[in-house]
Amino acid sequence: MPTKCEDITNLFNFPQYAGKCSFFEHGGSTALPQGLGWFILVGLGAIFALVPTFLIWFERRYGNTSKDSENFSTAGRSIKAGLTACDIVAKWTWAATLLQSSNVAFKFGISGPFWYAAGATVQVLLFAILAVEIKRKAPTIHTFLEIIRCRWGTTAHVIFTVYGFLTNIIVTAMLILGGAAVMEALSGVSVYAASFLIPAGVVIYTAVGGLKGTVVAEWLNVCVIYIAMLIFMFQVYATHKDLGSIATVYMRLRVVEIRHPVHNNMGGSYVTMFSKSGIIFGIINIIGNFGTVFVDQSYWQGAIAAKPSATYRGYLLGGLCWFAIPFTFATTMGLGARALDLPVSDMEAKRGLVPPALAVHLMGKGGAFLMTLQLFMAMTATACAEQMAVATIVAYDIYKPYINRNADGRSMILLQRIMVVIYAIISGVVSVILLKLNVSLDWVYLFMGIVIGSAVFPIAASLTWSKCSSTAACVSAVVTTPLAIMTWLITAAKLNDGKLNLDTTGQQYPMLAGNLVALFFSMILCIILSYIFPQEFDWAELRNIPVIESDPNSDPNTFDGEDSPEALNHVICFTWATGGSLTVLLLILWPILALPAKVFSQNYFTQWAQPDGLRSTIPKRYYSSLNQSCPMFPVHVPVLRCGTPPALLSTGCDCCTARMSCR
Ligand SMILES: NC(N)=O
Repeated sequence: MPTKCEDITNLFNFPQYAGKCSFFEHGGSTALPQGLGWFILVGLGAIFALVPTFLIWFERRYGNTSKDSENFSTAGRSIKAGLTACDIVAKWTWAATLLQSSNVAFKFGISGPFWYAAGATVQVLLFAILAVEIKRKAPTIHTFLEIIRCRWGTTAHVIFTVYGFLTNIIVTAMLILGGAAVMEALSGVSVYAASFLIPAGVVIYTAVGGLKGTVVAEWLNVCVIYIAMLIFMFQVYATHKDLGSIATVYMRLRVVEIRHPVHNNMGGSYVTMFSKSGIIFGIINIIGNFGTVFVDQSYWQGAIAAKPSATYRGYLLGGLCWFAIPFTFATTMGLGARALDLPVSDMEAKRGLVPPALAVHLMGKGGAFLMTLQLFMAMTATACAEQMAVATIVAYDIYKPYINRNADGRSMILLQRIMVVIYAIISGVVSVILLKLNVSLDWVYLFMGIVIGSAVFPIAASLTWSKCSSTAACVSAVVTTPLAIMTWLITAAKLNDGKLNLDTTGQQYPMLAGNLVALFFSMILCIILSYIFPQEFDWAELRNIPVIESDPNSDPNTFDGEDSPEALNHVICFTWATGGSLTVLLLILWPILALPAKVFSQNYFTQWAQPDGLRSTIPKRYYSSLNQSCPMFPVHVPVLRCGTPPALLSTGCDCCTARMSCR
């Protein structure tokens, strides 16, 4: 194993990577000219801001849309299922969805994308239950905190408002941390400038259009995200000369595992679900994402904006559509980068630079541009939803109840617009602070559940469990957060001889311990305290939460037909059953059924990595040329004869295909 950078060679003899310890060398030339980086941030930001702004203007001018404050904060509670699903996909696709998922694929192999995708899909599927409950029990709300205030009073309201803001700031900071790092690596644009320009791009249409503005913009963002993902996927698995087929990716991964085995994976392999680190990441991921869905106003806002009958359809469909993004993208970019033995350093991977590295290798400047554009779309879609969420909380949970009880619709809209701008600035400042502290995307992603995980159960119970009391909700959240932080720090100190820094606190075991305590201790405490200090809440009280302006076209109390309360009473059982079954399928059945495959054969890997679209598109001749068997690899492995790993030579495979030439 080489110890000095100069001694490093690329396993597949790509000369450009000889002697390199990192892909994006500091001070080296960037894939894109800096001017293009600025154009993406400012120019594209402006173009993508103008399109939704125009559409909103058009709808107001020629449609029959009300301009009142209810419409601004709730999009008239009239969004249909397709757009609701699109809204979910857009705001749940963070920079981390592309970058962190690829990081765990690069580190842990195929289990990384699976645990990332499954571990962050189930929350959306289960949130469908709360989405229906909102319409059944509290159809007039604007924020989830209004339910808390109505049920549990001011103290609880203040406590959970703090958790709400913490969630918004953590999610926004992660967006900007990942996005700014990629912008800098690919174009040389300053991370600090990017930190302010990324949230600035969406301020215009969020402030002009309110919630409807964000929803209109999101379909555009989602289109670009999927198209870019498909282009990368076809490059890696179908067309590129260095990879270009599932079999080649598989073979190369099997070769790479000899030089870079995955610690704690079966056989050190990248193609197995027997991955201890993968499962630990999965548990942390599940807990953290319960926090960022259930405690984030923007997901409640999506449900509030939906027509009653669109809630469960939109969330179930949105969750399933979203699953495809991290699963496919990371299985493509993370494994692709590994399969080429790209010299991405550990720190670069933690900052989210695995996909940009592969994009540059595959398509040069074009790949860098496509990656930047895709990421920009992911960031802006979530940034506008977070800005709107914060603005709505400030207006409906601080200004109206505590500062001006008689606030009218005009002043509420004005305040929300001002808050959109202020929050864009605050999020830039927070990101700059985190960048100065050298905090990586990976660290924040694993850490998020420790801070907000304790609020998940009480918030979910606020709409599903009538006996959960204010004392239980407040005490369980407030006691558990410091306990989770202590557990995390003590575990890090114990495992590292008392040394506490970003490296030691970012390790898996301390993060796992803190996350587990945050979610489960708070849940157990909340249940016990609710039996000791019970409350019997009458759900009918939630129907008294007032609207500010009453619009006869979208009065939340007068929905009928499939949107009526009676129809929703039937739907709730279906939603529990579907959300629950899909959760069991994704988190238990699927991974268990993959275990007998141990280290995947090439055929198994092909089924795993190969969506139907790709299967039908890859020319048959690739299969026929690659599916001849060989003792260890059921395909021809040119690198065995011409290349390096001596261990593989003993397998007796000495065949070269024309597709993989020795350099
Ligand atoms: N939205 C997530 N967790 O990527």
